Amino acid sequence: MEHAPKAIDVTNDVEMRTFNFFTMGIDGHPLGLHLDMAIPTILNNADEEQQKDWLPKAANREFIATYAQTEMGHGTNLKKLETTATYDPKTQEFVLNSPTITSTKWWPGNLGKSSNYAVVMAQLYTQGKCHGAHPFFVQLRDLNTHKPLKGITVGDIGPKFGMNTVDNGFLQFDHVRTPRRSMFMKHAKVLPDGRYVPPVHDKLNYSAMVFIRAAIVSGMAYHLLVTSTIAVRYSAIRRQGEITPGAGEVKVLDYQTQQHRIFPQLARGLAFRLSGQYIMKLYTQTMDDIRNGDISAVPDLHALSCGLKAVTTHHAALGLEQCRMACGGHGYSQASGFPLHYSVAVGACTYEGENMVMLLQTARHLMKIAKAIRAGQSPKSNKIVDYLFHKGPPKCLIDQAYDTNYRNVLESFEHLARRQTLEVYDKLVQLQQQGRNYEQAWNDCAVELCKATRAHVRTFLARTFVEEIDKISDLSIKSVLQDLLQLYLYYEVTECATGLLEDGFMTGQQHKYAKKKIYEALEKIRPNAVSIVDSFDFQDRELHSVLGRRDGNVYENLLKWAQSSPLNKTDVLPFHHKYLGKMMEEARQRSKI
Ligand SMILES: CC/C=C\C/C=C\C/C=C\C/C=C\C/C=C\C/C=C\CC/C=C/C(=O)SCCNC(=O)CCNC(=O)[C@H](O)C(C)(C)COP(=O)(O)OP(=O)(O)OC[C@H]1O[C@@H](n2cnc3c(N)ncnc32)[C@H](O)[C@@H]1OP(=O)(O)O
Ligand SMILES: Cc1cc2nc3c(=O)[nH]c(=O)nc-3n(C[C@H](O)[C@H](O)[C@H](O)COP(=O)(O)OP(=O)(O)OC[C@H]3O[C@@H](n4cnc5c(N)ncnc54)[C@H](O)[C@@H]3O)c2cc1C
Repeated sequence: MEHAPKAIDVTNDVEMRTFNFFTMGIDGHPLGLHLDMAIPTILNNADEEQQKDWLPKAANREFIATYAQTEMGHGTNLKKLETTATYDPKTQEFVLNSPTITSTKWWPGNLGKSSNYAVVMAQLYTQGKCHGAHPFFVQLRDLNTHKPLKGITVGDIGPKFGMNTVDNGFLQFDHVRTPRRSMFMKHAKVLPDGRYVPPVHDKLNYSAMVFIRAAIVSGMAYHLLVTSTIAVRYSAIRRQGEITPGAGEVKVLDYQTQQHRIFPQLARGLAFRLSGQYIMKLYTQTMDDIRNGDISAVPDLHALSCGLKAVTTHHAALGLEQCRMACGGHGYSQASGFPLHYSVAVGACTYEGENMVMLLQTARHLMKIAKAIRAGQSPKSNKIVDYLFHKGPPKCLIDQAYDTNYRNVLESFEHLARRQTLEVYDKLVQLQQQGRNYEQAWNDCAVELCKATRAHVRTFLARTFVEEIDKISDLSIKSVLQDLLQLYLYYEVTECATGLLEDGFMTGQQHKYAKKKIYEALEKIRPNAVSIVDSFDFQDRELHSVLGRRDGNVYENLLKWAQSSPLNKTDVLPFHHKYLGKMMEEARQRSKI
């Protein structure tokens, strides 16, 4: 039996359990968008009167709403959404219309067959002027018959890469009239006579997206911890090959390559969990501030949520695939649960803002800071970005005898983020001095801009991980988590080694030191690995995996799982005699001739 130190209570909190709720689904459920986007939109974009009317009914599930923003022709570029909402002052109504095939709303979760309401993002026209995309709360189907209302065409978009229990749908409006007050009126308003009242910040209507981006960070932690659990447990029972000849087959978890493949995903899962808690607190605080008229934190929240969403989803996608591959052939079976978890998790690289676009949004924020630094301004006591203003050590110090609280490692990440940010800013300026316009220069720097964002987000993730582990008082838990922290930090050093070596900041010797610290951490984690994943206390039901069963009875249950396949209901299937049997009989007859 694997060594079992005290359980680690890392994820036994409410937020993490909400993601279990989603995956219980398993990959989403009819109320996914209702809970995740429609209700947050009502909370943050409906005025008091609208909240009084809509919120109790939404919370009580008297209707199911989705969030219908993306169109067949546009997902990223919201400025070019084509659905229109034109105000008619005579009747004090908006007329919703889908003018082109590409304006068809396409992708919204639960739109196809479940929802009877939708938050609809449409270009708002009043008094002959377009004021950009605004949200409207629109009824789509009759609450009794569930039939689409007049002028509305709605349906499911068909099978997808995954999440096929979610009825992502399409939606077209043919001059559908909706009351003036169906426009969310907390921020922007249209008065009865058609006058438009602008919001204090023109992106406050985007808050539902920000919420999901923030939620995705913990969601990716959840996916990584679930799949690491499956991979660790299976690797602790799977015996294959010998290390010492004649000593008998070993658990594949004893191979260093197996540890190097799985344990960093475990460490990243914890890192993302801790940053996920941070960004969700920042979201909640910022929404409270907005309610009190303070929008100062909006840009920080946008920049950090975009960057974290892009980085954590990308690494989760890669990490889940590593966990799958670490489980050999059985990892490729649906019985493993990996196809299900992977196909749900990778959707988050695309939805809620495609990752490249999100990285570039954060880069916009970094370029503003770079401009301030180059102008000699001092930092504005913002803990997320202040380090960019500071001058760190000229050389990497990660191999110094004592690195209290990994200060030297963090300063290496800060150095890379600072250098990458300032260098790409300088290039942006140089290209414009050479005659390119800003937009062209921006596009010509886009890859380096994305690298600056990744380096900045890595710094944030690492610092948050160090700070949160430092707060733990239970020494037995702390020592186990510090092994994972050590692995995470030095693994990240090797992941960004090119950037650290490129300007001579880090030496090849120090890179070797980082690798040594990784192998050391792998060894320390190995005896606790099963206990660490057991401490997450995932139910077998949510793991959806024969390989990851808590009781470890994989082989008996793998056979049972296979035998339960419909294909095995009878020994001989009808198709045999109809096709293969007939083919072979004819072949035998022919060979007798
Ligand atoms: C269904 C799934 C079920 C189960 C899941 C299973 C398990 C759970 C595990 C993982 C998932 C975890 C949690 C989520 C759970 C489930 C998922 C539920 C639902 C998800 C379904 C998906 C929904 C969607 O995809 S909704 C549509 C999303 N679409 C987008 O994100 C569009 C992206 N594009 C944009 O946001 C914008 O176009 C833009 C790229 C930001 C550009 O903005 P814009 O066009 O206005 O113009 P500019 O670039 O010029 O920006 C101007 C200016 O504004 C600032 N700005 C932009 N946006 C914001 C913002 N949101 N807040 C604040 N400020 C903003 C920008 O910085 C510029 O400022 P400066 O000029 O000063 O730089
Ligand atoms: C599983 C799933 C669920 C979804 N659920 C919903 C939902 O509930 N509601 C909803 O409204 N939408 C939903 N969406 C749609 C999702 O938000 C969009 O797919 C996403 O915003 C990307 O837009 P797009 O698909 O039009 O891709 P595009 O915007 O066309 O992008 C295509 C490619 O071009 C690149 N690109 C685009 N613009 C730029 C740029 N400015 N700079 C650099 N590269 C760029 C992108 O990086 C991307 O790789 C869902 C999508 C998926 C996959």
